[in-house]
Amino acid sequence: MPKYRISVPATSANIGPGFDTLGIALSLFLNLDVSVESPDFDPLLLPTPPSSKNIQYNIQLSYSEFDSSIPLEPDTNIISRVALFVLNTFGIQKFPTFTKVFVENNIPLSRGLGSSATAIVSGVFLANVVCDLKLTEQQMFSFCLAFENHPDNTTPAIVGGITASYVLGSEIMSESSTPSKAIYDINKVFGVNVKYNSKIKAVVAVPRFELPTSLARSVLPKQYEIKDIVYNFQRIATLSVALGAEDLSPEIIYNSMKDKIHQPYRKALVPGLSKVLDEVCPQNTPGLIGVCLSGAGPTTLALATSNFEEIGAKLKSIFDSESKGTFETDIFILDIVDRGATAKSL
Ligand SMILES: Nc1ncnc2c1ncn2[C@@H]1O[C@H](COP(=O)(O)OP(=O)(O)O)[C@@H](O)[C@H]1O
Ligand SMILES: N[C@@H](CCOP(=O)(O)O)C(=O)O
Repeated sequence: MPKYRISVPATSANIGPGFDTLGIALSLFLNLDVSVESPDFDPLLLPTPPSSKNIQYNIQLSYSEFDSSIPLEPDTNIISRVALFVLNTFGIQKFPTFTKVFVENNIPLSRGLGSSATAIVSGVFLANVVCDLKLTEQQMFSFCLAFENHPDNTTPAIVGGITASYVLGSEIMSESSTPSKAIYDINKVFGVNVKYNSKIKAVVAVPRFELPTSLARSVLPKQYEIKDIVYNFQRIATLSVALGAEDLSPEIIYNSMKDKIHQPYRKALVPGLSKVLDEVCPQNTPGLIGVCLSGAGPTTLALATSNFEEIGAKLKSIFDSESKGTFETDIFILDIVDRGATAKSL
């Protein structure tokens, strides 16, 4: 019976100014254990009785931790929906008989660590391995875009490291676009790795409340003043080079992780974020090189080269006092992983 393990890293998108553009792969993983039974396998023998949809699509999903918000039916669960979409574009209507997927998710949902992107990427990898589609990296990027219309999480989740990506054909995309072969055919994503100094680690402060990305995008303006756009252009370009310097400049990185496109509008959604962005800097926090909102939040990302525990404690104490007891905050010290998603035969 063929068996595979698919592993996809969490990601932190934007890195401050690079809204919908820059992202980092981090050492927290979504894992899928996949097995494909022989064609004469009888799904009715499974310990959990399969639903009619399981039988229709030849797949059954289960999760290590029960999260009632995650649907398990193949046509609603994001992992299997993405995989079926990929298979359909190759004229394949269902999984090989009989596909079982066990999901172990270590990435907190709706916190700005790209959980939805990892789920989407894992779905693309699932289709690729079970039907041996031999997808190129570029096809994978673009399949993901049909489900999440910004590539800054999905590109680093696929290739690892720090990435910059752009979309060709984005003019037809909208927040409400439903995945379709037309969108996949027209929109293409291109991504490249940004060089980074291997001393850099991520200290993330993850508040224990969910902030759906759709909500955090809905508070953004439709139009911006040119001075704010130029402010971000200057920083994206500088940051993309500064992160790769052998001799890192905390001053340049800290200043080039500032942003005027999304963070100012999202501060109201994350108690404590304003104080962290205004007050935590390399001058008063040794080892820190920059700080920003992670993705759409509510997680905060600090980049640092030393004193990781101390930086985490400082972020936690600010969130603990600013939350006024309404939420706790967990600290994770994570590596930047230079390998993206993998699918291994077991
Ligand atoms: N492993 C998973 N399996 C199924 N669905 C998932 C998984 N991870 C995330 N999701 C879906 O993505 C949603 C979170 O997406 P989103 O609001 O964009 O937050 P995030 O910043 O974590 O990507 C979850 O509520 C869930 O519906
Ligand atoms: N560029 C997006 C990134 C969203 O990332 P997520 O991890 O919060 O889903 C945005 O800022 O909206």
